[in-house]
This record gives sequence, structure tokens and C-alpha cells, in this order.
Amino acid sequence: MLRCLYPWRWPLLSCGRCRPYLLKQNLFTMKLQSAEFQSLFTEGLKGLTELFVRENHELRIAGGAVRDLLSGVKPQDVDFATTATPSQMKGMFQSAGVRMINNKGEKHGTITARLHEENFEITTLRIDVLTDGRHAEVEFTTDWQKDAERRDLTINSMFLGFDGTLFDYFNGYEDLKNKKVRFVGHAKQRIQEDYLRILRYFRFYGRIVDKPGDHDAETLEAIAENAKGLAGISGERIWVELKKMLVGNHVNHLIHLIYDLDVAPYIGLPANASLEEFDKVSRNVEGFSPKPMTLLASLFRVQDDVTKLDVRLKISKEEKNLGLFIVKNRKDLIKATDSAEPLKPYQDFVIDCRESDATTRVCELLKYQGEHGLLRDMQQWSIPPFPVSGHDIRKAGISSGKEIGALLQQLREQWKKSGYQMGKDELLSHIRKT
Ligand SMILES: Nc1ccn([C@@H]2O[C@H](COP(=O)(O)OP(=O)(O)OP(=O)(O)O)[C@@H](O)[C@H]2O)c(=O)n1
Ligand SMILES: [Mg+2]
Repeated sequence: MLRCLYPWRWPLLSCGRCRPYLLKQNLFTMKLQSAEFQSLFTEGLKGLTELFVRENHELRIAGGAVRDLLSGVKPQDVDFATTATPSQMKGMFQSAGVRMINNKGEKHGTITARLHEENFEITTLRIDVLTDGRHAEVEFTTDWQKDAERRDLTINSMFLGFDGTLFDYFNGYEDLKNKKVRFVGHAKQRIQEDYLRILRYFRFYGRIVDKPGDHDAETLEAIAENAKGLAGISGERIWVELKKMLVGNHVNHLIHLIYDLDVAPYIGLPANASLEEFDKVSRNVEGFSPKPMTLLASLFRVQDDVTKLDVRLKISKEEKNLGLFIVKNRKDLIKATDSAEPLKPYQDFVIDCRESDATTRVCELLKYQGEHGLLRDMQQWSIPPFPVSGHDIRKAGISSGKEIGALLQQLREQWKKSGYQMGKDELLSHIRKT
């Protein structure tokens, strides 16, 4: 990304590589010309911008993608905003022979156009006239500032023109550079428009702040006062946000905040969480990319807490099983201290479990327990195949199914005891002896 050499001289002068200037009150603009920005200009995007220019409608990149580009990151998804209404867009795309897909967003002003095998989500500038904390009734506008006003955070409220001009009405760029997460206007109002924004605040705090701890008092007050509004937000939306927060930075600080501000009970987390265990585990997993559930499990005292989380957030079966597994085994499935093979109990567990994700679960448990050396060994270990089959036992002269089952189990135990070293013949020779 391009960095201005003389930011303290803004808005009067600049280094010449970037050109910040104040166009009108409240609007700070500058030009961005970074490699990440240039890389967005695919054939599809070029076709799209030409269409809008031809029809005299304004089109800009909006929200999260602008924030990412200004942070020097190539955005994963790019949203576009326009002064054209949905029906103007439809007319324009139809006459240009551009395919439109997925018309579900139209009520809220979003049209998805497909050009050169790429989808472009374009939303008409809007004002949220009526909000109930979850949904909004919208009115279309051609005023860019009005659209910026209804967005959550200043860092998410900017637009970017295709010549690199930044349109920033609420000091989003300044906040991004100063690593400040602030709501646009009043935190309370923004939160009451969509309570999920409480979790978005936490998530972006983890994303951009260097050192945790500093928050605007007004923001914390607004969160505490409105936390119960999260009770009306769907579990699926909460889980998506919470997971993103859990894989970001400052998770320990943010989870403590979630408890201090009494947000926890409204998002399915136990009121009597074990924060001491959580502190220990957050230190253990640091730098080891734990799955979101691995860290959450430390808040749970009993397996029923996982079930309650599932009822509230509708987590996946895999996530639920991981939570249940960690809570059940964290105290008992531990390294063998009295043997030269400390990993053995974990390996035996994987061998006995025979489920495809058993190794993953055990690796997550090792992160949880802070057993980093064993984690590395486990990741390098490939599960040895048990060398004897029912067919082998039948060939040895045993025909009763029940007996075959019992023998297989017995041989499996011997094989495990040998450190998975015994081969087929050696194991079968044991049958002959018994
Ligand atoms: N509750 C919300 C969700 C979204 N937005 C606005 O819509 C934009 C796009 O939303 P979304 O794609 O959900 O989030 P991003 O900010 O783009 O973050 P991500 O990188 O995770 O996509 C946001 O930047 C923000 O301007 C908002 O104001 N309030
Ligand atoms: Mg986005």
C-alpha cells in the first residue's frame, strides 16, 4: 500500500504520491494506487464499470473491501454501491445482455450481475428507515453520505472510486491508521439498528487493534445496555461472527469483556463459565491456531454446556462433537508420565475410536492441554493399520462369529500393547497358543 510521507501536513499538502484533500464538509478524500487495488481490475470489473459510466450512474467499492484495501490486504469479497436503483440496474443489464442471478437481495437494493464468469453484488445507496434490531426497511437514495451514515463502524463506512479516490465521511481512514474501532455516530443507535453489531465491534477490535484494553466509555456502556438485544438475533448469525472473533487477536481480552458486559448469556455461553480455565487454555493455544470450539470448550464446566450452546447457535455436528470430546476427556486423556511413550494414550484413543476425525480431535485436545511437543508428534504420526482381519481368524479354523469378534478384540489389545509393532503372523500365533 502507498503511504504518505508527510501525513501531519494533511489536508493542506502531501508527499505527492497520495493526494489527500477536503472536498466539502465531512468528506475526506485521497487517492489509493496500491497493487491490491490494481489486482481487482479483472475483465469482469472493467466491463461492469464501463456499463455504469456509459449509463451515467455512479459506482464505487463499499464497506469492508475499502477497509481491507487501505490496510494493504486484498479483500476476499468486494461489495459495490451505486446511485442506480435496482430497476435502473435491471434495465441496464438486460439491454447489455448481462445475466443477473439470485434475485433475493432485490428488496434491499442488491442485484447480482455475472460478467466474464464473475459475480458482482451491487447495492443501491440506501437509508434504513425502519429497523427492529435485526431487519431493516430501506429507502433508496443517491446521497453517498446518507449510505455511509447507516453503516456500523467508521472503518467500514468508506467508499472507493475506480480511479482510487477514497470517500471518507467519518474519519474511517484516520481511525484505521490509529487502530481505533468506533461506531458511526452514536454507538447506542447503531447497535439498536442491528444488535449483531456488538459482536462485529469485538471482531474488528481483534482485527485492527495492536494492544488490547482501550475502548470508548460510550461504546462499552452502549454494549452493556443493549446486550439483551442479542437474544433476538439468530444463532447462525451469532455463530458466524463469534467464530471469526475467536480466530482473531486479543481473544482473551474480548471474552473477558463479553462476560464483564454481560453479553455471554445472550449468545449461548454459560453464565458460570470457568474463566480461570479459559485464561490457562488461551495461553496454551496461543500461536497454535486452535479451532474456535477448542477455546470455547474451556468456558464449559460440563458437557451439557456444549448442548446448550448448540441449541442456541446451531453449531455443526463436528463442532459439537469436538466440544463434547474436550470437556469429557481433558482431565483423563493425558500423557503417559511413567513410560517412554507419552503419546501412547492419545494414539490408543485414536486407534479405538476409529472415526475419521479422531486425530483432529486429539490434536485439538493437545493444544488445549498445552502439550506442544506431543502435538507435533501426533501431527506426524500416521495411524498404523491393524494387520489381522476376521477372514484371517476364520482361516485359522474358528468359525463362530462371536468368537471371531472376541478374538479380534483380544489381538487388537495385544497389538496396542506392543506399540503397534506385532505383525499378522505373530498375532495369529497367539490364537494357536490359546
Ligand atoms: N451488521 C452490519 C453488517 C454490515 N454492515 C455494513 O456492510 C458492509 C459489508 O458487510 P459484511 O460483508 O458482512 O462485513 P465486512 O465489513 O465486509 O467484513 P468481512 O471482511 O468479514 O466481509 C460492512 O463493511 C458495513 O459497512 C453494517 O453496517 N452492519
Ligand atoms: Mg464483506
